[in-house]
This record gives sequence, structure tokens and C-alpha cells, in this order.
Amino acid sequence: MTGSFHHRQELLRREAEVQLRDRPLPSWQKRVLHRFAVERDNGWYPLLNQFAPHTPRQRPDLVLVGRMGVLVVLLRETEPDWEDSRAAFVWTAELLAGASIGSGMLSESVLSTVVVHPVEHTGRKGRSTDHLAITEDELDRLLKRGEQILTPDEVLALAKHLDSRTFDLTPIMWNSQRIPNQRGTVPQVLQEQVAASARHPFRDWRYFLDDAQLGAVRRSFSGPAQISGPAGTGKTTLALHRLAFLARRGHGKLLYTAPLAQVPERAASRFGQMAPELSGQIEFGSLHSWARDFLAGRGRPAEVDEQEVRRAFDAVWSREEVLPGIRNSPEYWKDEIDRVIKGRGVSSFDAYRTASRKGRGGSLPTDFRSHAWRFYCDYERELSERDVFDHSDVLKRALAELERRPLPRQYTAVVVDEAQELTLVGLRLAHAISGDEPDQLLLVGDGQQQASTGGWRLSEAGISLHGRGEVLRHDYRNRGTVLERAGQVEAVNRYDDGPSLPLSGALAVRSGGRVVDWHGHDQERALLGALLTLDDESSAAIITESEAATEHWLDVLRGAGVKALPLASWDGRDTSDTLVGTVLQAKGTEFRTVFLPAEPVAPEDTREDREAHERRRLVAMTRAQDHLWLSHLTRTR
Ligand SMILES: Nc1ncnc2c1ncn2[C@@H]1O[C@H](COP(=O)(O)OP(=O)(O)OP(=O)(O)O)[C@@H](O)[C@H]1O
Repeated sequence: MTGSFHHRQELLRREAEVQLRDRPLPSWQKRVLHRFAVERDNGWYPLLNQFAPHTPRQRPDLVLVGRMGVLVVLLRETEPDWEDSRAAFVWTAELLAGASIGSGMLSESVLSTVVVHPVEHTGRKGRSTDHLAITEDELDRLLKRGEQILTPDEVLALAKHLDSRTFDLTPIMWNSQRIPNQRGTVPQVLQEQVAASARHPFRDWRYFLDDAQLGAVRRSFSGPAQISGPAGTGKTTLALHRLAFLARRGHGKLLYTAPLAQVPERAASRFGQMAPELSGQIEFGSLHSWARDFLAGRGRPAEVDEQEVRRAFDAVWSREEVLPGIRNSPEYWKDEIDRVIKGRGVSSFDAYRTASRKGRGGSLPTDFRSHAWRFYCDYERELSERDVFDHSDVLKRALAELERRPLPRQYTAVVVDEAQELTLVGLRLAHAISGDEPDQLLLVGDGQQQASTGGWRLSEAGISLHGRGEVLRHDYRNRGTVLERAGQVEAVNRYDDGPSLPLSGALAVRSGGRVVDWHGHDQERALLGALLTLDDESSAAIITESEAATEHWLDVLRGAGVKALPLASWDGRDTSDTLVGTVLQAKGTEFRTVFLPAEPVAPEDTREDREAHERRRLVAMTRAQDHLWLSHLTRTR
């Protein structure tokens, strides 16, 4: 066996020698090419640049397609400029842009650039932003180690695609005409993969996109744009791919932000799994932390003293007279200040009287606005007497500062995820950060998942989409049964500025799944029982409405000896602990199994409260990939 293996290798090497004999290549390059040609039997397909060794500086000398992806190879005596290695990458990526290989469209993450130097090279080696530099004696490291991303059929399809797209690259040691396709039709391949994926995602989001996603990744927008689509349709995935795509085509900074604290942190961790070499080019942070750092950088106070702010609010609340006909909870009034008055940047009673309360409707008593305005003025007085400011003030100040003196260097792109949670001031700030170059601001969101109340129209922030809106519809996360149930939730979309699609219109990519409706008295026992029967590979979370319920369930789990972790302190990495947290903390997450216990919730006596509650329920349910457990507690009297 070993003998015949070596014999075959020797045969291939000799064949390569004959094929390359007339090429005026330096001997070290020939050695490298022979080595690659021998790998043909291990599923690597080499394509040589027809101009090699006089390959134009910004082109690859060789492209190698294999199960571990596509290698853009530069054979160089000295280290190439980063612009050259990037250009070689982009050139190859553009050739592959339209390649559809059964399970989807290929993302650029399957490509990587490698610079191979002769063995005597003494210069820099290792990984940089733009390439991996090695010497010829380290080729094994490249060809033998690594994750297998592509099937043999896909490898061949890609190699053939490259061969057919350019005269610059020619197959060495293989002939695309002579190798037939090995298996069935494209949809058949896809179906097989979906069916075979009972446990794991059937395709890796880092390498495969659908055509709507890929179109939006590559599309050149001539102004602010929006990506929408129901839960699980890959909006964040698309945004991350777009950032990588843009990062590879420029050297400016890019920003990914969201109006929620944990979302950017988790996105950063996903981006690190996809394109770690580009991580330094992209800033990930919440809009508040961006505003705070920006103000601090300009020498302006920016830290919010949360406790003092709470005391200021409580002081006003304790003096509050009950207003008949309106919900008298501190949360309601806090929301009115945060989302409507300060959130919309209203600065006078006259402006407030006529201000839109989009998404904060309900029939209000006639003197509601004057009452609320008085409340707000009292609160502001309390803040200033304590010499503190709140989170809304931080956004407002950052916006004012940016209008006074714009950023010295603009971002190449600004992505705002969970955009439906922005206040109007937040939206204006995001717009101001993105500057006035077109193609910079990308809003990513889904109105049906808006957890907070209140809203705006893009035009109020001077933004118009002019058709620059993409809607995704294939749900990659929720299995059919879970999607169907979540689609029944009446989550009213109050954010619908651009085109959108309700969850009930989404198409489940994966079928199956299970929804358990539990009825009974002792939900702690029932939930624990169900949790303990899950197999070890299942990631599980309990999602609650309130912080109090989160605390309760953490106690229940720990009391039963189950390892539990609050969602608020989870960094998004795989864990065997059961995660517990509120819907807001669960934004942007997903788990194989999700438990939704019943809990006493505050009476919802306004329409907007009821609507927000339904939307939060939809968010919670759509965190489940395979299995959803819903409690319908029969309360004992
Ligand atoms: N083209 C794809 N191929 C395979 N998996 C995908 C693809 N696009 C997205 N996914 C997977 O689907 C899941 C949902 O994706 P993502 O979080 O980007 O969706 P989303 O629309 O931002 O969701 P939500 O609005 O609910 O937060 C993730 O597990 C992601 O990896």
C-alpha cells in the first residue's frame, strides 16, 4: 500500500515535471508546484497563472482549490506589499463571486492568501492581516492541517468554475474536460445536506450564503440602506459578511454597533470566527459606549452615574400625582421620557404637544401631555441639582458634539444592528457618525422584534432609502415546527419604514423540530425534568420577561445542582451551562432548546404594552433552533 502510494506520488511528480519543463520558472518555484501537483490525489486542484514567473504583481501565481478552501498563492522571493496581496485576493474572489455550488453561494471566507518563499528566506513569516507567509518547507502545514469546508464535488465545481472564468489560470495536472461531475443535481445535494443535519447547522454560515444574502453583501448602495427580514433569516450574518467584504477592499475603519449592550460583543465573537485577520479593522461596540468614548475623547464628561439617575427619577416619582386613565407605573413614565421626550430630542412643550408618539399610541387623557411635560421638567431639575446626566443625554451630547465638529476620519461603513430599538436621537447619531458619503450607513432590523415601545420614521432623521432595502426570507435558525408556532404570535410591526416581511411569511430551511405545550401547577419541577432529559450536545436557555424571574430561575437551577449562567454575563461562546436571562438579554442569540416559563407580568392596560409584550414573546420563541418548551401554568388559588 505504502509502496504503491509512493510510486503514484512519484509518477505525479514526474508528470508535473514534464508539464512544467518549458516554463522558465526558478527551480524553487518548480519544487513548490511539483509538491502541489502531487496533492491532486488528495483533492487539491492547482491552477497556474499563465504568466508565471512574470505574473503581474497584483495577481496570484497559483490558485489551489481543495476541501479546506481556496488558496490564493503568491510565490515570491521577497514579501509582497499588502496592497498586492490584497489585490490578488480580491481578483480571485471576484472570479468566484458567481459560483453556486449546490448548497449555496460561496462567501469570501473560503479564500485565504498564502505567500510562499524559498527555503532560504530569512524575512518575516507568519500571519498578518493580509496573508500567511511561509517557506516552501512548510507546505505540509498548509495542505494537511485545517478544517474541511467543502465536499469533493464542490471542490471540483469550484476548480472548473475558475478554469472557465479566466484564461489567466490554467489547470496543472488535471483537465476539467476529462473529469465528470460525480453526483446528482444541485437541489438534490442541498436536500441531502439539510436532511442529514439533525444536530448541526447543515451549512456553515461563514462560508455559504444564499443569493439574496450574497447580493446584499456585494451590492453597492448609493446612500443609507436597510436589511430587514424575520428572525433567523441571517441579517446579522449578512452584515458581518458585508463588513468583511468592505474591509478587504479598503483600509479604513468600519463600525458595527447596536442600541443594546451585548449584541455587538456577540457579533464581534462571531466575526472573529469568520475573519479573525480583519478584526482589527472593525470596531464593535454599543451605540452608548461609542458615544461615551467619543465624548471622553473630546474631553467631555460622559460617565452615567446610574444610581444617582435612578434616585433622581425616584424622587420625582414619589411626588407624582396619579393621572386617571393612564398606566401609573414608573416604567411607563420612564419610557415616556426616554423613548418619546428625550428619545426624540424634544426640547419644548410646544414641540412635545405636536410630537409623534408613533408606537406609543393609546387613547390618552387630554391633559396627559402637560402632565408628562411637568414630570419631565422635574426630572431634569433633579438631574441637574445632582449634577448627573442619563443615557439619553449621552447620545444627545454626542450628536451635538459631532454636529459641532465631525469625525476627522470617517468610517468606511457603519452597520447598526437591532435598529428597531433605536430612539430617534440614536438614529440621528448613527446617521451623523456615518458622515455624508453614500454607501455608509446600513440599518439592520426587524420591526416584529422591537422589544421597546415608541418609534420613528427614517425621514425624521433625514434618511431616505430610495429602494435601498433588502428583505431576507429564509429562516436558517428555527426548524419548521418552531417557526410555525412563533409565526402565530401577533407581533405588530410598528417600525415598518422600509420593505419588510412578517415571520409567518418566512420559509424554514430546516424542517422538523418540536414544540411542547406544558400545562400544570409545578412548572419548576416540570422544567427541570425536561431540562435534565436533554442530551449533552443541546445548548439550552430559559428566557424570562423580568429580571426577577431570571433571578428566580437561576436559584432554581443552582438549587437543583444544574450549572447555570446569566445571559447578561455570557460572551456568546459555546457553553454547557444553561443560560438564563430576559428577552432583551437574549437578543441576537440562539439555542437548540428554549424554555419559556410562565410568570406573573405587570397588567398590560395599554395597547402598546400588549403589543410590546407579544413582540418580546416572538423574540423569545425564535431563539429556539430545534425545541421550544412553553409553560401554561395553571395557577392555584
Ligand atoms: N446562508 C446561511 N447558511 C447557513 N446558515 C445561516 C445562513 N445565514 C444565516 N445562517 C444561520 O442562521 C442563524 C440566524 O442567523 P442570524 O443570527 O444572522 O439571523 P438574524 O436575522 O440576524 O436573526 P435575529 O433577527 O433573530 O437575531 C445563525 O445560526 C446563522 O449562522
